[in-house]
Amino acid sequence: MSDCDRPNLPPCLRSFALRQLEMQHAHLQPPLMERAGQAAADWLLPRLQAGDRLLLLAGPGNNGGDVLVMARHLHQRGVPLHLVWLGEEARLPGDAAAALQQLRAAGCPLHTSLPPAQQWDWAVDGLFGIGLQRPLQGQYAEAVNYLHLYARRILALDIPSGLQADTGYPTGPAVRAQYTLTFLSDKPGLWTGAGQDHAGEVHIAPLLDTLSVTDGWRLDQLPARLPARPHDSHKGRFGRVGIIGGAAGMQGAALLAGRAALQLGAGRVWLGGLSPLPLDVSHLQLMQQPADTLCTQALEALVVGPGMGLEHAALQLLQQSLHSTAPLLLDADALTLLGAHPALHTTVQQRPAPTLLTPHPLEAARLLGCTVADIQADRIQHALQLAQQFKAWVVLKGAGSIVASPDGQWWVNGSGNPGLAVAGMGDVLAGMVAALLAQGMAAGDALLGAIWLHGAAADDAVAQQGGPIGLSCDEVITAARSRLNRACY
Ligand SMILES: NC(=O)C1=CN([C@@H]2O[C@H](COP(=O)(O)OP(=O)(O)OC[C@H]3O[C@@H](n4cnc5c(N)ncnc54)[C@H](OP(=O)(O)O)[C@@H]3O)[C@@H](O)[C@H]2O)[C@@H](O)CC1
Ligand SMILES: [K+]
Repeated sequence: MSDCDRPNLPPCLRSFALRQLEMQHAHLQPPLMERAGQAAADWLLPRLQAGDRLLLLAGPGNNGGDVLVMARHLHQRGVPLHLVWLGEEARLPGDAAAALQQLRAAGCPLHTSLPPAQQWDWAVDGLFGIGLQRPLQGQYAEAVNYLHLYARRILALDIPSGLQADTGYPTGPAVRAQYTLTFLSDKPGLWTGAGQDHAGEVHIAPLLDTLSVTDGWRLDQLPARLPARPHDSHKGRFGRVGIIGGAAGMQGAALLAGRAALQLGAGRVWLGGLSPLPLDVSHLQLMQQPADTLCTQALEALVVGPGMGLEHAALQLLQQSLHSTAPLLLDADALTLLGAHPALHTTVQQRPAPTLLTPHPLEAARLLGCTVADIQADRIQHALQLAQQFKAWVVLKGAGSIVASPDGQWWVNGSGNPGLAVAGMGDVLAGMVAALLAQGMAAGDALLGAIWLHGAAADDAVAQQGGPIGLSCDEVITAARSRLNRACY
């Protein structure tokens, strides 16, 4: 499979692309809003139990229109419900105005203020969707608060109200739903940043048979498989990995990257320490070389950065590594050094072999000369900017990691959990990418594959332990090995 051709991943569209779709299908019959409202009613009906108390909240725009359609369908099927519409008739967009008329014609009761305090088994949040322009205030902020206080389960339509569909960050008060039913396609804001904390379990109602617009994808599986290993194999077939890092006090970072590379299948792994590295007695097959020789040695993957420190020797090694003919992954301190030495940027851009950058938001901010808040305010845009600027494959780490390719494509990762937010997990990821490169995957496939595996492995380990507290690097490595084998065999 080429780096550009990933038909099996769910498409993920930002608002501009959704608006294009909306325009292309403006005259569709039945209209998109009718399909959305019907899909929402179809989703909820089988989940309702006799006697459940159901509240529906509709906002002033088309997200509210979806709820009006949903309410009509539920009412026509005899479901008791309490519908609140917080809009102005004179300002309703066309489709939502039609939905209001049809609702009235169907005789479904409509309220225009929140009910007194009482418990609801289900509440549907249709206040705002992708048309959110500013922080929720007044009656809309009160409605969000009401939902959190009185609804046992919240179903958000399209996107939890108050959350930005493109960035995954709230503009102000924002719904925290248990479920989100999103229309037409997946949306990055449901996965990246704070998105998963607001969206809950995401379900997609495609509404159309095919999507005529593309933007990005959600990573929900390994995008490429490794070929089955022939019986007649030897270690030379599975690649050579070099790892430069491990300055005094941070030797563990290099060792963790090395362990991950070995256990994910690399044939041979050499560590090049900036300080003397201890023997890893549980992984005696980890070899060592002087760090500078790894820069000129023939390798299938060279990782530079884990625990490397910021001393002059580290900078010198970074400079040498940029001339390596191997695919080069720059992580951690190598990224901080790169951010501090713009003179090196051109050398990175001009590398003939692939370069992969794995910054967390602070490292990304250093590379781009901006703040973490700037990066987080638009993670996709900044990942794309880094990829273009350095002509590199980039993963911007953090909840819902964003992968960007040098030719302007992006993916949001759907796997992973807060257990990964501990020291050492980045080193493990770097080693995993190197292992997939060493076994012959193209740069993009190796990066996407490792990002997904790393998260999926953490999800497996957390499911086994019952929660994310104290997740260890070795657990993630072992679970990732198991996932990789199961995906390929
Ligand atoms: N795309 C598609 O193809 C399909 C889209 N569909 C649905 O439509 C949704 C998008 O609809 P939408 O564009 O009408 O936006 P929506 O989110 O309802 O809100 C806009 C309204 O809110 C207002 N407003 C904004 N922020 C505000 C605030 N903080 N506080 C107060 N007011 C605020 C804004 O008014 P204004 O800014 O002009 O004051 C405007 O009146 C989409 O998410 C999906 O559910 C489906 O039917 C299927 C197909
Ligand atoms: K909503």
